[in-house]
Amino acid sequence: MKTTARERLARLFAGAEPAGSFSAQMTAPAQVLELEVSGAGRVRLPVRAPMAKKLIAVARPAMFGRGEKTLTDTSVRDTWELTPDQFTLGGSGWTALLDGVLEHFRDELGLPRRTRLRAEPHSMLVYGKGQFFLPHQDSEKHDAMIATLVVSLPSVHTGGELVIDHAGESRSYRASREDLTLVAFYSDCRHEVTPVRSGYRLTLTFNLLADTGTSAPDAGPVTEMADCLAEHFATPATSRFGGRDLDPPNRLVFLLDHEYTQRGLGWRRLKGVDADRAASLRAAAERAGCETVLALAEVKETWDVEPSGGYQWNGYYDEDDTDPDDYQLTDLIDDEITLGWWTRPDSMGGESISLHVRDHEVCATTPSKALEPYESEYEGYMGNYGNTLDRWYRRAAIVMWPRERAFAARAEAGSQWALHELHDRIEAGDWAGARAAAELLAPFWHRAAPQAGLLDVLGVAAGLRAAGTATMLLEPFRVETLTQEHAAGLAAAAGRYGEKWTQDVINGWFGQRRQYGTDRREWVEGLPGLCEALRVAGRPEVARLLTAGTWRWLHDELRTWTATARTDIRRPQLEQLSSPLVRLLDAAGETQREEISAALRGCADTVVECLMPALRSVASRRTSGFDEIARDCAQRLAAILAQPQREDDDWSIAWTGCRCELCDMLGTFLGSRTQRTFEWPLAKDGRRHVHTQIDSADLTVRHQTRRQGRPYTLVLTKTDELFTRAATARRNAEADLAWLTATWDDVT
Ligand SMILES: O=C(O)CCC(=O)C(=O)O
Ligand SMILES: [Fe+2]
Repeated sequence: MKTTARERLARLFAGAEPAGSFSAQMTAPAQVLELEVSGAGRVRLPVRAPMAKKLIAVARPAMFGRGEKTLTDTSVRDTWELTPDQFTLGGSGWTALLDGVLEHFRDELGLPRRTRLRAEPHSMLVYGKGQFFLPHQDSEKHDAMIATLVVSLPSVHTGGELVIDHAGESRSYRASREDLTLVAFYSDCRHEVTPVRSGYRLTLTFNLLADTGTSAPDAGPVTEMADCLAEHFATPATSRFGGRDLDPPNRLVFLLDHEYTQRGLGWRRLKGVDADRAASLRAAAERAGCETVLALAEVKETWDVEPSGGYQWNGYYDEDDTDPDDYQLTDLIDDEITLGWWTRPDSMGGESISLHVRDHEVCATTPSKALEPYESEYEGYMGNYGNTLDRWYRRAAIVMWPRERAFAARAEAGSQWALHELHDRIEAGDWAGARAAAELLAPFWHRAAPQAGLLDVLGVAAGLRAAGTATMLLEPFRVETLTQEHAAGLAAAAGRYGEKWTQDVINGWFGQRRQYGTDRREWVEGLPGLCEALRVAGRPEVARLLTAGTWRWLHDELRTWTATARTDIRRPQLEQLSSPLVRLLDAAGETQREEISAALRGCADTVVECLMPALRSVASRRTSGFDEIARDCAQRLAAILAQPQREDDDWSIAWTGCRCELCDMLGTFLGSRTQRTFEWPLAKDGRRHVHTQIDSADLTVRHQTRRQGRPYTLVLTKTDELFTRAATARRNAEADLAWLTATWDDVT
């Protein structure tokens, strides 16, 4: 197979550059440092035990950050800490030494020569016997922070090694007894301090900040890279599994080697090899007419694996025993790359996006498998594949696209920026241009839109003056996204395109339903505010469309749940619909309220289980729209209570099933006033049907199978619950009616 342009591009970097290191060490004579600690005085080097104890006396237990929080937890970090305000670093030699040290580390870490490093004191640490710091990554406390510098003071101790990991490589540093030992490492490296076994270990830690300055790449390879880019964007892609050619790719995603936080991702803060590669790629992109941004990617790889010791087939693998490290990766089965964030083209900050990147758009000099995954999961035997291992990585990337395809490339990721561009064109009166650009979104908009946010989309849709394109832009949303802040935009769009258009869009939004109703119920809570805002914006008809759509949904729900026989399922569902009903009536206009009341009168009696909680919640404010509902409830309850009470010897249960022979038989038994048990020899299928019927109707009948003879016998027994249920229902109805009569005037 011919090597693709992106493969050639990735190889151009391999081995071609001065490989910077992720950590580096140097020593310096101790005399240059004059260290003064308030409360402990001048610290003489090497540090001896009495001084270490004095320092501990003025220190506090060290904290460590986890996410947003700062915690003390001696199971993670056990050391004494002094803050920078407690010590001063001086001496004529120190400043000069530090300058040299920083240049040395800049070169060793492979940063461009133009970068200027600065060291900001972070803390002084004292580790006594048994103290340590578990593996962790330093948080980048400062926007320009790129690395950490640890200066170990000379002292006699054993243990307390500084161990630094990066991309599967681990380095261990020990402090000298006489000299200062300086170690610098990139912020994305995990590192730890192993427990001190004897003596004291003392360090000064510094944040290393990179001051700006861009590096100029060598001219040579840039031309070649630019050629690769031009070819990549002009050549139809082929998918990994062969098959027909696809369109030329819309982007190229070049994966970087170091890790970056969202805050730390910037052209001027790239680390080691990344900095050089980025400089070259940007120059090449410029030449090839491409735009470049930095992005954060989530990579998931699925590998076919073999146990490290070769196969020892014992019929199965015990999954609990498997350690992902005990496997050798053989074949890459699948990889998925998703971009979640990227910088803006003007480098002013960035934005959240969501973009699935296809494999023919990805290029990397260092494959992910050479890096440390942040999570691994052994999947065990997977059908066609052998045993598989999933691995997840977080990587940064440079993303490039031809300048003329920038709009679509950004919009596909759900970029706000793309919408702003449309917005700007509309503002400038370039409707034709805006429309043509918006049409480019059609193929992927249903995927990208939710990321873009309804607010901006509404603005653009209203401004386009093209009803069809506006519909396409708004279609992917769901009504649950709509809040009061959208009222003005929606009103504007409705004003521009008319009621029929608005009705189609809104009905579409109601149709886009999730499986469960919870988010719609929550959404209805905000409906009165939204409708009010629409009326204020001069669009009462849009408010009406929303309340009408809500009622269609609610009425459907009521029909479903009121017809559910099982009380334990029906009652909570109907109760949960009471609040949406109240809010809907609050939001609706007079006529609509009357229509809703009328429709409620047509619901089955169980609707009372929704209406009563609704009435209770509005009792204190006595909203006029509810009188009619209160009257209806009172009538239903009175009718229920007017029915004669079940007599003590009346065991009849009114029921009709599916009208099959078995159901008829069951119905006859149930309907009998006197017959309490029924022994029914019945084969398996028949028994199952009867079990199901009894359970789904929640009948007060015990049903057991006596496993004797052929066929077995189904034993049905009516239970006392028949009477307790009737009594409870009556008591509830009485209580509800009493409350209604006391609270609402003229309900009866
Ligand atoms: O004491 C050291 O060597 C390192 C301390 C450290 O990792 C930290 O403070 O984050
Ligand atoms: Fe650290």
